[in-house]
Amino acid sequence: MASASEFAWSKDFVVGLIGMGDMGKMYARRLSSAGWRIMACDREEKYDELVEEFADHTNVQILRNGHLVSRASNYIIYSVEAAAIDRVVAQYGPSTRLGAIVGGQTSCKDPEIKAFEKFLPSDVDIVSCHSLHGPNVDPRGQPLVLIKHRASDESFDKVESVLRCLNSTHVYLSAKEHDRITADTQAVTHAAFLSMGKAWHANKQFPWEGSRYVGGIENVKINLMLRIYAQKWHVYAGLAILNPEAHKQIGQFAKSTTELFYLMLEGRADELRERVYAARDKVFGREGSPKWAPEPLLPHGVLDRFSLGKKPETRLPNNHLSLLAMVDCWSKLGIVPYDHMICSTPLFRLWLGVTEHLFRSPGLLDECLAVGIEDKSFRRDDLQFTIAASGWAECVSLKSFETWRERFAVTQRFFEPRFKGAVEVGQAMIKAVLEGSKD
Ligand SMILES: NC(=O)C1=CN([C@@H]2O[C@H](COP(=O)(O)OP(=O)(O)OC[C@H]3O[C@@H](n4cnc5c(N)ncnc54)[C@H](OP(=O)(O)O)[C@@H]3O)[C@@H](O)[C@H]2O)C=CC1
Ligand SMILES: O=C(O)C(=O)Cc1ccc(O)cc1
Repeated sequence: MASASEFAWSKDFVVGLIGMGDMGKMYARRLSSAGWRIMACDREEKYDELVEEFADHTNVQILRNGHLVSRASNYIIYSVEAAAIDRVVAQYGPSTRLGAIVGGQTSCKDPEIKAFEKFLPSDVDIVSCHSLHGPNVDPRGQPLVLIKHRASDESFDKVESVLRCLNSTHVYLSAKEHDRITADTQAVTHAAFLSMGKAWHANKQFPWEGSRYVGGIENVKINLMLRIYAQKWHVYAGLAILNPEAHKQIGQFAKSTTELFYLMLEGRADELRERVYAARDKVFGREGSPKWAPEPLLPHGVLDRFSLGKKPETRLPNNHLSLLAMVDCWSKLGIVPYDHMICSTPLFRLWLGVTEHLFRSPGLLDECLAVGIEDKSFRRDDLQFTIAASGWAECVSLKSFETWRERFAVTQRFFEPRFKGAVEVGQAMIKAVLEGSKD
C-alpha cells in the first residue's frame, strides 16, 4: 500500500477534510492509516462527538470549523452535500492557506468548480476528485476520478500521491467529461431504480413477497432499489439536479419509458419490436459484431443467488419495461454504455450487467416483447413506473430539491421496515459481482 513516508515532502504535509459525513470519515480513516496527517471538521455542533469518535486515530486532529482546517492544510478536500458546496466554499475558501491545493469530493463537478473559481484566492491550485463508490465499498480497484482543473504538475502529483493509498483506479477527466459520463452511470441509473421503488410503493407491494418478482433480473432490481432508498436523499438529488447533463438523460429515459409503454398498451407489436431491435443494434452492436465482451458482465449464477423471497416453481415472465427503456434511451442519445465503464459504480455495472443479460440471452428479449403486448400481469406496475419516471424527470428539470426530498422520503418510509437484512443481501450481491469481475 502507498504510504506517506515514501515522500520527503510528506513530513509536514497536512490533508484537510471539510465535511466529516460518511465519505469524509472514510477518507480520514484510510488516509490517516496510510500515514497522512489529517485535520478535519464538520459543523461546529459536531466537534465534541467527532473528537471522541477519532480519539484513537493519532493522525487525525479534529478542528472546530473550516477556517481552521483551511488555514492549516496543504491540500483541502471539501466533502459536503453537493447543494451546499457554493455556500461552504464561500464561507471557508478565503481562509485557504497560501499556495495550498483545494479539491472536492462531491458527485457533480459543475457547481463545485464554479464555487472554487468564484471564492478561492488565485494562488490556490484546484485538483478535484470523485470516488465512484459508496463509503462502505472497498475502494481497491474502483474508479477514482481526478480532475486537474487549475494546478501545476507538482500539485497534481502530490494529490495523486496522497490518494494512491486508496488503491483505486485513477481516471483522468475534465469536470465536463466527468459530469457527462456520470449523468449516465449515476443519475439516469438511479432514476430507473427510484422509479421502480415508487411504482411498487404506489401499488403497496413489497415486490419480493409475491411470486411475480423473485429470482433472476428481479433480484437485482429489488436489491438495488432498496439500497438506494436506504441512503441519504441528498446524494441522489444533488447528482441529478445539479448536473446539467443529467437533465437530458433523465428526460429521455422518461420519454423512452412512456413511448414503449404506449406501444405495449396499444398492442403495436411490430413497432415495438422494430424500435427495441434498432436500439439493440445501436447500443450492443449487430449480430456477428457485438460490442459486449465474449464473457457476460455478470458472473454466472449471480442473478439467482441473492434473493429476498422464495423462488417460485415457475418463473413468471416480465416485459422488463425499465430495461427496454434504458436501452432505448442510450440509443436515442447515442450512448455506448461500455464507453462509460471508466466511471462505473458497482450499481451501474450491475444495471448494465442485467440489461446486457436480457439482450444477449437467446429468446429472453423476444419473450419480453411478447409479454409486453399480450400479458396484462404487469400493466399496473408499468403504469406506475411510467408515471414515476416522468415525475422524477419533471422534478429534476424544475431543480426542485424540496419536492425531490419529499418524493424520496415518503417511499423511503414505506420500505424502511425492510432495510435491515435487505441492505446486507444487496451488499453481498455487489461483493459477489465485484469479486467475479476481478477474476
Ligand atoms: N455517499 C456516497 O455514496 C458518496 C457521496 N459522494 C459525495 O460526497 C459528498 C459527501 O457525501 P456524504 O459523506 O455521503 O454525505 P454526508 O451528509 O454524510 O456528509 C456531508 C457532511 O458535510 C457536513 N457539512 C455541511 N456543511 C458544512 C460546513 N459548513 N462545515 C463542515 N461540514 C459541513 C454535513 O453536515 P450536515 O449533515 O449537518 O449538513 C455532513 O456531515 C457529497 O457531495 C456526495 O455527493 C461521493 C461519492 C459517494
Ligand atoms: O453506486 C452508486 O451509484 C451509489 O449509489 C453510490 C454512490 C453515490 C454517489 C456517488 O457520487 C458515488 C457512488
